[in-house]
Amino acid sequence: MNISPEERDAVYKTIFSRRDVRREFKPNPIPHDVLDRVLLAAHHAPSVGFMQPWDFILVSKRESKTQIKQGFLQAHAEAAELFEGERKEQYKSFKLEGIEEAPLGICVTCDRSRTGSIVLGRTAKPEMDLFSSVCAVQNLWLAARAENLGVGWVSIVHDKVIRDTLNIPESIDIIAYLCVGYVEEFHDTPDLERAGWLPRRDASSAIHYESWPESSKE
Ligand SMILES: Cc1cc2c(cc1C)N(C[C@H](O)[C@H](O)[C@H](O)COP(=O)(O)O)c1[nH]c(=O)[nH]c(=O)c1N2
Repeated sequence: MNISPEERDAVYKTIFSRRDVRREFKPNPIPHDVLDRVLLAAHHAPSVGFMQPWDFILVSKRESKTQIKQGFLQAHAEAAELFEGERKEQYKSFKLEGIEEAPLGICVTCDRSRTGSIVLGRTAKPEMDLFSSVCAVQNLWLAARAENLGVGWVSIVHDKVIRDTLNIPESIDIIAYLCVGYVEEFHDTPDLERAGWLPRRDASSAIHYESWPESSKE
């Protein structure tokens, strides 16, 4: 099956216009068929040894969101102390989550023992299963964008808060907590870029030929 030029353009449009969304969530619920498509796309991510280690916990209860938001506030306050001076003030001014505003939270997990202890492709690099669940996150994020749904990844929460709130056993790794919903707008550039936190690197500075560049070895 070949991808037509129009289909190719739609994929690139989706990739380049995907954003991490923390504000401007609309309360409209996500229709079941839309959510099903997004989750099916996530489930079709690549995975080491085809182990498909992910699960998706859908969170719509207000009490759960409130608990996770409390966890964010605590971790956010701790994080602010790690920055200094102007950087600290800038960090504190950012909106870094939409936990309560987004109609849906999705917790993506990784069951590292899903298909037994020896997994094809994980033998030399044990973290490959975690990376597989991250591939599912990326599929979800892009499929959501194609459905005009915003997604915001919130990692400023200790695992224990999410584990306790969603009853996730210790044997399961927590990969991501995502805030999902329709949004007022998708900005052209990342929030952190617009705020002057960091610029986007030139793609050419990340691409090297044949070996690690001499100049940045240290
Ligand atoms: C693993 C991981 C974890 C987080 C993020 C991303 C990823 C990949 N990002 C979003 C991040 O800030 C954002 O992706 C970049 O700033 C680039 O912006 P766009 O995603 O292109 O809009 C993110 N954003 C935020 O507001 N709070 C958060 O806790 C996190 N955590």
